[in-house]
Amino acid sequence: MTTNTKDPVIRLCGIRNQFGSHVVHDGLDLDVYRGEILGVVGGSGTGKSVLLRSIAGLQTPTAGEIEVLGTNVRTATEDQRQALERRWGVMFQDGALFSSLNVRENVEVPMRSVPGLDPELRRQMADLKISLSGLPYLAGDKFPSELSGGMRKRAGLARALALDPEIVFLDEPTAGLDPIGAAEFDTLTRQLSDTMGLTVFIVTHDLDTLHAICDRIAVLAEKKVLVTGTMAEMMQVDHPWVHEYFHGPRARAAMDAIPTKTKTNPDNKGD
Ligand SMILES: Nc1ncnc2c1ncn2[C@@H]1O[C@H](COP(=O)(O)OP(=O)(O)OP(=O)(O)O)[C@@H](O)[C@H]1O
Repeated sequence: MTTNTKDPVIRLCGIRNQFGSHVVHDGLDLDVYRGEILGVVGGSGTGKSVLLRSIAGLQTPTAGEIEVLGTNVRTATEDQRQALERRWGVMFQDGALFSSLNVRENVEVPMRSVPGLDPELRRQMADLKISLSGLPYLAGDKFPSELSGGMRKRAGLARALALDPEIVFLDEPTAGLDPIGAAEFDTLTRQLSDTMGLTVFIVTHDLDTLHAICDRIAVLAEKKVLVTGTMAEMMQVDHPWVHEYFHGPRARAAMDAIPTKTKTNPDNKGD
């Protein structure tokens, strides 16, 4: 691994997450590098969402250190945390939009934390993010209940991009989408990463997404990140769950459908 050429934007060290007597993570370590798309996979209940929530500051681990963009999340002051939170965006599975606000107003919500931002400029910036996310211009006036599931996800993405983040967290972005919609969302994610230099942390079960756009994959098992690497490296891992996941019938179908990643710059990526 050529660590000297990589810039870790997220560093997890010795993370423990525990609910009552239920230990979800224990001694979990992971680095995420600037500009990469990292796919996080693991069996149901292995703590993928808990991990995402821990990094994004939505829950506090029982133990361990989390450093994001050079700031230790545990020891950061409130001001430092707020500044940090403006540098990442989160897209939840169902978009997690406010139902009483239209799409544009939803996208404007994170922008309201920026002091002195002119309301007209805020509106224009929201429209730009809506368009970047592949929604038609008029979608800004629609309410979440008027949108399809795929459009809600794009609206959630637009909101995650509201503050021009350096990192976006996507929780199951293609779940519930038809195969064409899922492939379109994958392509959009890749394009955003390539053009904006975004680091993307994706929790997913979608093998097509892993094949199509992920530079690296992290497998959660046995309460930690069991292994990280490229798809090619995953194929070589000798662990029962990992082998079954990457060699099972669904994996073979995904491999046949998408022989190569749709990325534009394969240099300096992967372990
Ligand atoms: N707030 C909470 N209180 C108690 N237990 C929790 C809480 N949040 C998560 N858990 C438990 O932590 C474990 C991991 O949950 P998590 O949602 O992260 O799994 P996951 O890997 O994302 O699963 P899936 O693939 O099914 O979405 C589960 O057993 C869950 O019940």
